[in-house]
Amino acid sequence: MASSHIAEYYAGKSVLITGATGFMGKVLVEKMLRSCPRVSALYLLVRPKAGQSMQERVAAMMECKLFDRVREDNPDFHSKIVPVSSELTQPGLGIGAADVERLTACINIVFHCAATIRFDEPLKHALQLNVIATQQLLSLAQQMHHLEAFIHISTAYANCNRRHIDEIIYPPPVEPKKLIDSLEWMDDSIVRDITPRLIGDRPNTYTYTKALAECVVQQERGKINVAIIRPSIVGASWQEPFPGWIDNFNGPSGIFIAAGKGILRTMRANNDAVADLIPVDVVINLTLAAGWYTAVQKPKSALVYNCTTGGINPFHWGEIEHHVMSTFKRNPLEQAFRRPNANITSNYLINQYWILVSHKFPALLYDLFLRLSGQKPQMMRIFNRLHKAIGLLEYFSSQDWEWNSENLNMLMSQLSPGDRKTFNFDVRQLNWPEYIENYCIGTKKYVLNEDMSEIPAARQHLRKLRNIRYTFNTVLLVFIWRVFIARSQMARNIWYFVVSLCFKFLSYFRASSTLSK
Ligand SMILES: CCCCCCCCCCCCCCCCCCCC(=O)SCCNC(=O)CCNC(=O)[C@H](O)C(C)(C)COP(=O)(O)OP(=O)(O)OC[C@H]1O[C@@H](n2cnc3c(N)ncnc32)[C@H](O)[C@@H]1OP(=O)(O)O
Ligand SMILES: NC(=O)C1=CN([C@@H]2O[C@H](COP(=O)(O)OP(=O)(O)OC[C@H]3O[C@@H](n4cnc5c(N)ncnc54)[C@H](OP(=O)(O)O)[C@@H]3O)[C@@H](O)[C@H]2O)C=CC1
Repeated sequence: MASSHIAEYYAGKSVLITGATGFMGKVLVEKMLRSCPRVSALYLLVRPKAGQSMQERVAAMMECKLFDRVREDNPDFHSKIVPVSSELTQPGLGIGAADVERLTACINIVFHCAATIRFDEPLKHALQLNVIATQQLLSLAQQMHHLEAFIHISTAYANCNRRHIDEIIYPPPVEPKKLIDSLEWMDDSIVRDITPRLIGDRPNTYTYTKALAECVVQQERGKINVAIIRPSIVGASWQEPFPGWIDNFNGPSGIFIAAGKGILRTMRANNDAVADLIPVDVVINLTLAAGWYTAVQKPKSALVYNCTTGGINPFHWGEIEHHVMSTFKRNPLEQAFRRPNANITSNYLINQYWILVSHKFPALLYDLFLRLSGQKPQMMRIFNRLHKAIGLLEYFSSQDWEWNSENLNMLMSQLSPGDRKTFNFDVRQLNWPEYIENYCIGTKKYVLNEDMSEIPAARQHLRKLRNIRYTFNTVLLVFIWRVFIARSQMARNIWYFVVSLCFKFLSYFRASSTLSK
């Protein structure tokens, strides 16, 4: 491995990570273990969940394919991981006194990734996790004797009510402390009623509370060296630990899968708007580099890094649609509902028309078929959920934003040639068609756990669906002919007129092509 200032910096350090069981947290843990092998220990704040203890959860996480490369390099990598029981919504983050003592004595760097990223989260809960937990973590950080840097993961859409977003912390929509105090005594139904007024021109409680969290970081940092990372729409990995790693349905991934399965046929999005996807490994490389820079250079103010692609290497939703469809036609998903054929449109009425014709009508027919064959209808329910999800995402796929990336460029210029390779966050080199292809294949392999060797069978299934469609269209045509054409003289005349016109055109083209030979 080329010499790395970043890896050298992390050597012997104790690192605290929140949200380590999440999508980005896992990639952060993996990258630290692989590229900073001399790190002393990774303390992961984890809660028990779904009947699993925190130890079981961490053990299961490290079994995941994502860790294959680390496992190869160092089979004993588990020894660096220290799970710490924590429920971030509890007072004191639910960390026991002995653990608090241990953490305050040894932690050198904090990476705060945990958050609720749901767009429909009730405001009280989003505030509790995204804002109050951040406040409490900072207060814990204040007690750490050897803390060198605190890195907070925000989102590029925290200020999505603005068109142009600089790398600064904007004034909050409301003073966070005032909101926390007010919501404390309100019951849930009142909070639900006033939420739209509070979030104002932001689309959801997620972006609203992430904006407040940035402000809390600014207000409560005291003397801590702080940096804020603002990724845009985080997608599958580009290069590391291998291309296409993804493990969830969030953001575009669920949309790609629904389109690949032939369920999603239409969605409102602007073909020409920039699709600001950012690969997860890029975000993590930048995060680690920012941790190093913040600890070593100790910038006076909290530096914000917009981690986006649109201003550097733009790609558009229309292009994404094309490459997603092309990939899934060549590498079909198993048991597709219909052949993949999705289109995006910015026109509300056209979208509604296609929802009716291509979503609701086939769902009704299929549910009818399920009922008649004694099974439980399910397609309409799936479409209702899909419509809810795309309704929440459309805000982001229908507009453009412009992010400044001066701090990101500055940081890149500070890296040694070795670090620029090992912790690469230069998205100018990103080849979008190749990335989208790997992303789609990643959803197939790692989200849906489908085997690539089953692709011939999946293709065969698509051919079967095509034949069903041809048969269905033919039957429909004959039916229409029988019902309407055969019963009305005028319809028959129109029909014969159209057919004879077609014949005339055909004979004209045949004659002109014979003459030209
Ligand atoms: C036309 C084809 C070509 C495509 C081109 C155009 C594509 C346009 C895509 C536009 C995407 C824009 C994305 C913008 C996002 C930017 C926002 C800023 C980025 C961030 O900072 S945070 C990350 C973004 N956060 C999210 O994406 C979370 C959004 N999700 C939610 O809020 C909730 O999941 C949702 C959608 C309200 C659904 O809630 P609910 O009904 O309660 O379902 P669950 O979450 O409990 O999930 C149940 C079950 O379903 C799976 N699931 C979740 N989402 C989807 C989905 N979209 N499609 C399919 N399946 C989905 C989930 O994993 C659960 O499965 P289980 O097996 O665990 O039960
Ligand atoms: N994904 C994206 O597109 C983007 C994400 N971001 C930001 O990146 C960060 C990570 O996002 P991502 O990895 O995608 O999110 P995930 O939803 O995958 O992970 C969230 C993490 O937070 C943890 N967490 C949630 N609630 C609690 C709780 N009450 N107590 C303890 N831990 C909790 C989860 O733990 P558990 O496993 O126990 O639920 C999980 O580890 C977030 O701050 C998000 O705002 C920013 C831009 C885009």
